[in-house]
Amino acid sequence: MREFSREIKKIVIKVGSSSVTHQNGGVNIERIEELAKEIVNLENKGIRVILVSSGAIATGAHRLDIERPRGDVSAKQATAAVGQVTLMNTFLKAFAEYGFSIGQILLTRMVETNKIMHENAENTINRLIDMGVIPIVNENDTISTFEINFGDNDTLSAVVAKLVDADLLLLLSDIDGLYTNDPRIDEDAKLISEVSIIDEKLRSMGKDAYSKVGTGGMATKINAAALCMERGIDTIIANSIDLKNIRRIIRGEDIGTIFKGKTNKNGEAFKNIK
Ligand SMILES: Nc1ncnc2c1ncn2[C@@H]1O[C@H](COP(=O)(O)OP(=O)(O)O)[C@@H](O)[C@H]1O
Ligand SMILES: N[C@@H](CCC(=O)OP(=O)(O)O)C(=O)O
Repeated sequence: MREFSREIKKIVIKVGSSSVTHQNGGVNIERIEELAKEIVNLENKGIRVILVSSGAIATGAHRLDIERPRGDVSAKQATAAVGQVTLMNTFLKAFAEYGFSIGQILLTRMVETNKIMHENAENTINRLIDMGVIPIVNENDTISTFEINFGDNDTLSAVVAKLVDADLLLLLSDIDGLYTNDPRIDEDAKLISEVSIIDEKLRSMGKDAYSKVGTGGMATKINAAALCMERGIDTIIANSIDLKNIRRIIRGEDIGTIFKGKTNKNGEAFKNIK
Protein backbone atom coordinates (compact mmCIF):
# COMPACT_ATOMS: atom_id res chain seq x y z
CA MET A 1 0.00 0.00 0.00
CA ARG A 2 1.09 3.52 -0.71
CA GLU A 3 1.80 6.16 1.88
CA PHE A 4 0.91 9.73 0.99
CA SER A 5 2.93 12.72 2.16
CA ARG A 6 -0.18 14.24 3.70
CA GLU A 7 -3.50 12.97 4.96
CA ILE A 8 -5.90 13.29 2.02
CA LYS A 9 -8.58 15.83 2.90
CA LYS A 10 -8.59 18.00 -0.21
CA ILE A 11 -7.72 16.90 -3.72
CA VAL A 12 -7.49 18.47 -7.16
CA ILE A 13 -8.51 16.11 -9.94
CA LYS A 14 -7.56 17.07 -13.49
CA VAL A 15 -9.16 15.36 -16.45
CA GLY A 16 -7.69 15.84 -19.91
CA SER A 17 -9.58 16.35 -23.15
CA SER A 18 -9.02 12.69 -24.01
CA SER A 19 -10.82 11.69 -20.78
CA VAL A 20 -13.99 13.76 -21.19
CA THR A 21 -14.41 13.59 -24.97
CA HIS A 22 -14.48 10.87 -27.58
CA GLN A 23 -11.80 10.72 -30.29
CA ASN A 24 -14.05 12.83 -32.56
CA GLY A 25 -14.36 15.53 -29.86
CA GLY A 26 -17.94 14.72 -28.87
CA VAL A 27 -18.49 14.98 -25.12
CA ASN A 28 -18.17 11.59 -23.39
CA ILE A 29 -21.36 11.69 -21.32
CA GLU A 30 -20.86 8.26 -19.78
CA ARG A 31 -17.37 9.17 -18.55
CA ILE A 32 -18.55 12.49 -17.10
CA GLU A 33 -21.42 10.75 -15.29
CA GLU A 34 -19.01 8.22 -13.78
CA LEU A 35 -16.63 11.00 -12.80
CA ALA A 36 -19.42 12.88 -11.02
CA LYS A 37 -20.34 9.69 -9.13
CA GLU A 38 -16.76 9.15 -7.93
CA ILE A 39 -16.35 12.78 -6.90
CA VAL A 40 -19.64 12.82 -5.00
CA ASN A 41 -18.56 9.64 -3.24
CA LEU A 42 -15.37 11.38 -2.07
CA GLU A 43 -17.34 14.45 -0.99
CA ASN A 44 -19.70 12.22 1.03
CA LYS A 45 -16.65 10.76 2.76
CA GLY A 46 -15.55 14.26 3.72
CA ILE A 47 -12.84 14.70 1.05
CA ARG A 48 -13.15 18.03 -0.74
CA VAL A 49 -12.63 17.91 -4.51
CA ILE A 50 -11.72 20.63 -6.99
CA LEU A 51 -12.07 19.47 -10.59
CA VAL A 52 -9.96 20.84 -13.44
CA SER A 53 -11.42 19.83 -16.78
CA SER A 54 -10.05 20.35 -20.27
CA GLY A 55 -12.05 19.54 -23.37
CA ALA A 56 -13.58 22.89 -24.30
CA ILE A 57 -11.82 23.14 -27.67
CA ALA A 58 -12.46 19.52 -28.63
CA THR A 59 -16.12 19.76 -27.58
CA GLY A 60 -16.60 23.11 -29.34
CA ALA A 61 -15.17 21.81 -32.60
CA HIS A 62 -17.49 18.82 -32.47
CA ARG A 63 -20.46 21.04 -31.70
CA LEU A 64 -19.62 23.39 -34.60
CA ASP A 65 -18.82 20.44 -36.86
CA ILE A 66 -15.38 21.81 -37.74
CA GLU A 67 -11.87 20.37 -37.55
CA ARG A 68 -10.21 21.04 -34.21
CA PRO A 69 -8.25 24.27 -34.79
CA ARG A 70 -4.49 23.82 -34.42
CA GLY A 71 -2.40 26.92 -35.23
CA ASP A 72 -5.10 29.62 -35.35
CA VAL A 73 -5.28 31.01 -31.79
CA SER A 74 -8.47 33.07 -32.13
CA ALA A 75 -10.22 30.08 -33.75
CA LYS A 76 -9.18 28.00 -30.72
CA GLN A 77 -10.47 30.70 -28.37
CA ALA A 78 -13.83 30.97 -30.13
CA THR A 79 -14.16 27.19 -30.32
CA ALA A 80 -13.36 26.89 -26.59
CA ALA A 81 -16.04 29.48 -25.78
CA VAL A 82 -18.63 27.28 -27.50
CA GLY A 83 -17.36 24.00 -26.07
CA GLN A 84 -17.08 25.28 -22.51
CA VAL A 85 -20.87 25.72 -22.41
CA THR A 86 -21.57 22.18 -23.61
CA LEU A 87 -19.00 20.80 -21.18
CA MET A 88 -20.44 22.62 -18.17
CA ASN A 89 -23.97 21.70 -19.17
CA THR A 90 -22.97 18.04 -19.08
CA PHE A 91 -21.26 18.43 -15.68
CA LEU A 92 -24.27 20.35 -14.34
CA LYS A 93 -26.63 17.49 -15.20
CA ALA A 94 -24.24 14.81 -13.96
CA PHE A 95 -23.73 16.40 -10.53
CA ALA A 96 -27.42 17.37 -10.20
CA GLU A 97 -28.21 13.64 -10.28
CA TYR A 98 -26.66 13.49 -6.78
CA GLY A 99 -27.99 16.85 -5.61
CA PHE A 100 -24.64 18.66 -5.98
CA SER A 101 -24.09 22.11 -7.50
CA ILE A 102 -21.09 23.13 -9.56
CA GLY A 103 -19.30 26.47 -9.93
CA GLN A 104 -17.40 27.46 -13.06
CA ILE A 105 -13.93 28.92 -12.49
CA LEU A 106 -12.02 30.21 -15.50
CA LEU A 107 -8.42 31.05 -14.59
CA THR A 108 -5.18 32.02 -16.21
CA ARG A 109 -1.75 31.18 -14.91
CA MET A 110 -1.39 34.84 -13.91
CA VAL A 111 -3.16 33.96 -10.65
CA GLU A 112 0.19 32.65 -9.55
CA THR A 113 2.10 35.88 -9.98
CA ASN A 114 -0.58 38.55 -9.52
CA LYS A 115 -1.27 38.95 -5.80
CA ILE A 116 -4.79 40.39 -6.19
CA MET A 117 -5.85 37.75 -8.71
CA HIS A 118 -4.37 35.06 -6.46
CA GLU A 119 -6.33 36.29 -3.48
CA ASN A 120 -9.59 36.58 -5.43
CA ALA A 121 -9.27 33.10 -6.94
CA GLU A 122 -8.35 31.61 -3.57
CA ASN A 123 -11.30 33.30 -1.86
CA THR A 124 -13.81 32.25 -4.53
CA ILE A 125 -12.70 28.61 -4.65
CA ASN A 126 -12.55 28.33 -0.87
CA ARG A 127 -16.00 29.87 -0.54
CA LEU A 128 -17.41 27.37 -3.07
CA ILE A 129 -15.84 24.53 -1.09
CA ASP A 130 -17.37 25.91 2.13
CA MET A 131 -20.75 26.00 0.39
CA GLY A 132 -20.41 22.34 -0.63
CA VAL A 133 -20.23 23.29 -4.30
CA ILE A 134 -17.85 21.49 -6.69
CA PRO A 135 -15.52 24.05 -8.34
CA ILE A 136 -14.83 23.11 -11.97
CA VAL A 137 -11.81 24.91 -13.37
CA ASN A 138 -10.59 25.45 -16.91
CA GLU A 139 -8.22 27.99 -18.34
CA ASN A 140 -9.80 31.23 -19.52
CA ASP A 141 -9.02 30.68 -23.17
CA THR A 142 -10.55 34.04 -24.21
CA ILE A 143 -7.96 36.14 -22.42
CA SER A 144 -5.11 33.69 -22.09
CA THR A 145 -3.08 32.59 -25.04
CA PHE A 146 -0.20 31.00 -23.18
CA GLU A 147 -2.01 27.86 -22.12
CA ILE A 148 -3.96 27.58 -25.35
CA ASN A 149 -0.71 27.52 -27.32
CA PHE A 150 0.91 24.92 -25.13
CA GLY A 151 -2.28 23.00 -24.25
CA ASP A 152 -1.22 23.07 -20.70
CA ASN A 153 -4.08 22.55 -18.28
CA ASP A 154 -1.68 20.25 -16.45
CA THR A 155 0.36 23.18 -15.16
CA LEU A 156 -2.82 25.11 -14.40
CA SER A 157 -4.02 22.21 -12.24
CA ALA A 158 -0.75 22.36 -10.28
CA VAL A 159 -1.25 26.10 -9.83
CA VAL A 160 -4.75 25.36 -8.48
CA ALA A 161 -3.42 22.61 -6.18
CA LYS A 162 -0.97 25.11 -4.71
CA LEU A 163 -3.61 27.83 -4.52
CA VAL A 164 -6.00 25.71 -2.44
CA ASP A 165 -3.17 23.93 -0.60
CA ALA A 166 -4.44 20.55 -1.77
CA ASP A 167 -3.15 17.29 -0.29
CA LEU A 168 -3.00 15.54 -3.66
CA LEU A 169 -3.07 16.38 -7.36
CA LEU A 170 -4.56 13.59 -9.45
CA LEU A 171 -3.92 13.87 -13.18
CA LEU A 172 -6.27 11.53 -15.03
CA SER A 173 -5.35 10.80 -18.60
CA ASP A 174 -5.69 8.22 -21.37
CA ILE A 175 -2.66 6.27 -20.19
CA ASP A 176 -1.74 4.28 -17.04
CA GLY A 177 0.95 6.70 -15.86
CA LEU A 178 4.44 7.80 -16.76
CA TYR A 179 6.37 5.23 -18.78
CA THR A 180 10.07 5.22 -19.58
CA ASN A 181 8.98 6.28 -23.09
CA ASP A 182 5.64 6.83 -24.86
CA PRO A 183 4.26 3.25 -24.96
CA ARG A 184 2.28 4.16 -28.08
CA ILE A 185 5.55 4.35 -30.00
CA ASP A 186 7.79 2.11 -27.87
CA GLU A 187 6.44 -1.31 -26.90
CA ASP A 188 9.34 -1.89 -24.49
CA ALA A 189 8.43 1.15 -22.38
CA LYS A 190 7.90 0.35 -18.69
CA LEU A 191 5.47 1.97 -16.25
CA ILE A 192 7.18 3.92 -13.47
CA SER A 193 5.45 3.45 -10.12
CA GLU A 194 7.13 6.15 -8.02
CA VAL A 195 9.21 9.25 -8.68
CA SER A 196 11.00 11.13 -5.93
CA ILE A 197 13.35 13.29 -8.01
CA ILE A 198 12.64 15.01 -11.32
CA ASP A 199 15.89 15.32 -13.26
CA GLU A 200 16.77 15.75 -16.93
CA LYS A 201 16.71 11.99 -17.54
CA LEU A 202 13.16 11.75 -16.24
CA ARG A 203 12.06 14.83 -18.15
CA SER A 204 13.42 13.36 -21.38
CA MET A 205 11.02 10.40 -20.98
CA GLY A 206 7.95 12.66 -21.14
CA LYS A 207 7.03 13.14 -24.77
CA ASP A 208 4.26 15.07 -26.48
CA ALA A 209 0.68 13.79 -26.83
CA TYR A 210 0.06 11.08 -29.38
CA SER A 211 -3.74 11.40 -29.44
CA LYS A 212 -5.74 13.75 -31.65
CA VAL A 213 -7.50 15.51 -28.79
CA GLY A 214 -4.84 15.70 -26.07
CA THR A 215 -2.12 18.34 -26.00
CA GLY A 216 1.00 18.70 -23.91
CA GLY A 217 1.47 14.96 -23.37
CA MET A 218 3.61 13.77 -20.46
CA ALA A 219 6.01 16.71 -20.59
CA THR A 220 3.43 19.09 -19.11
CA LYS A 221 2.35 16.49 -16.52
CA ILE A 222 5.93 16.20 -15.29
CA ASN A 223 6.06 20.01 -15.05
CA ALA A 224 2.89 19.99 -12.99
CA ALA A 225 4.27 17.31 -10.68
CA ALA A 226 7.49 19.30 -10.22
CA LEU A 227 5.52 22.38 -9.11
CA CYS A 228 3.55 20.34 -6.57
CA MET A 229 6.58 18.45 -5.28
CA GLU A 230 8.19 21.72 -4.20
CA ARG A 231 5.19 22.36 -1.97
CA GLY A 232 5.07 18.88 -0.49
CA ILE A 233 2.00 17.94 -2.54
CA ASP A 234 1.99 14.42 -4.04
CA THR A 235 0.94 14.09 -7.68
CA ILE A 236 -0.44 10.92 -9.24
CA ILE A 237 -0.86 10.28 -12.96
CA ALA A 238 -3.39 7.53 -13.66
CA ASN A 239 -5.76 6.26 -16.31
CA SER A 240 -9.29 7.65 -16.51
CA ILE A 241 -10.51 4.64 -18.50
CA ASP A 242 -11.65 3.09 -15.19
CA LEU A 243 -12.75 5.88 -12.89
CA LYS A 244 -12.97 3.48 -9.93
CA ASN A 245 -9.21 4.12 -10.00
CA ILE A 246 -10.03 7.27 -8.04
CA ARG A 247 -11.36 5.37 -4.98
CA ARG A 248 -8.59 2.76 -5.31
CA ILE A 249 -5.92 5.46 -5.34
CA ILE A 250 -7.40 7.18 -2.30
CA ARG A 251 -7.42 3.77 -0.54
CA GLY A 252 -3.66 3.67 -1.17
CA GLU A 253 -3.55 1.11 -3.99
CA ASP A 254 -0.42 1.22 -6.13
CA ILE A 255 -2.01 2.59 -9.30
CA GLY A 256 -0.35 4.87 -11.86
CA THR A 257 2.73 6.94 -11.11
CA ILE A 258 3.16 8.85 -7.87
CA PHE A 259 5.49 11.84 -7.65
CA LYS A 260 6.24 12.21 -3.97
CA GLY A 261 6.04 15.67 -2.48
CA LYS A 262 9.22 16.89 -0.84
CA THR A 263 9.45 16.57 2.93
CA ASN A 264 11.53 18.43 5.50
CA LYS A 265 14.35 16.85 7.50
CA ASN A 266 11.81 15.41 9.97
CA GLY A 267 10.05 13.65 7.11
CA GLU A 268 7.04 16.00 7.36
CA ALA A 269 5.42 17.26 4.16
CA PHE A 270 5.87 20.97 3.48
CA LYS A 271 2.54 22.63 4.14
CA ASN A 272 1.20 26.16 4.08
CA ILE A 273 4.32 27.55 2.47
CA LYS A 274 3.52 30.19 -0.13
N1 LIG B 1 6.73 8.69 -21.21
C1 LIG B 1 5.41 8.65 -21.48
N2 LIG B 1 4.59 7.85 -20.77
C2 LIG B 1 3.26 7.82 -21.00
N3 LIG B 1 2.64 8.55 -21.99
C3 LIG B 1 3.40 9.37 -22.74
C4 LIG B 1 4.83 9.46 -22.52
N4 LIG B 1 5.33 10.39 -23.39
C5 LIG B 1 4.29 10.84 -24.11
N5 LIG B 1 3.12 10.24 -23.74
C6 LIG B 1 1.82 10.54 -24.35
O1 LIG B 1 1.09 11.40 -23.49
C7 LIG B 1 -0.30 11.15 -23.69
C8 LIG B 1 -1.11 11.77 -22.56
O2 LIG B 1 -1.07 13.17 -22.69
P1 LIG B 1 -2.32 14.02 -23.31
O3 LIG B 1 -2.76 13.38 -24.60
O4 LIG B 1 -1.92 15.45 -23.32
O5 LIG B 1 -3.40 13.70 -22.23
P2 LIG B 1 -4.52 14.57 -21.56
O6 LIG B 1 -5.50 14.94 -22.65
O7 LIG B 1 -5.07 13.60 -20.57
O8 LIG B 1 -3.86 15.77 -20.92
C9 LIG B 1 -0.34 9.63 -23.78
O9 LIG B 1 -1.49 9.15 -24.41
C10 LIG B 1 0.93 9.30 -24.57
O10 LIG B 1 0.68 9.21 -25.95
N1 LIG C 1 -8.60 25.03 -22.22
C1 LIG C 1 -8.30 24.00 -23.18
C2 LIG C 1 -7.23 23.10 -22.58
C3 LIG C 1 -6.52 22.24 -23.55
C4 LIG C 1 -5.65 21.26 -22.80
O1 LIG C 1 -4.82 21.59 -21.94
O2 LIG C 1 -5.90 19.99 -23.04
P1 LIG C 1 -5.36 18.68 -22.27
O3 LIG C 1 -3.93 18.45 -22.71
O4 LIG C 1 -6.27 17.63 -22.73
O5 LIG C 1 -5.47 18.90 -20.79
C5 LIG C 1 -9.60 23.20 -23.43
O6 LIG C 1 -10.41 23.09 -22.52
O7 LIG C 1 -9.76 22.71 -24.54
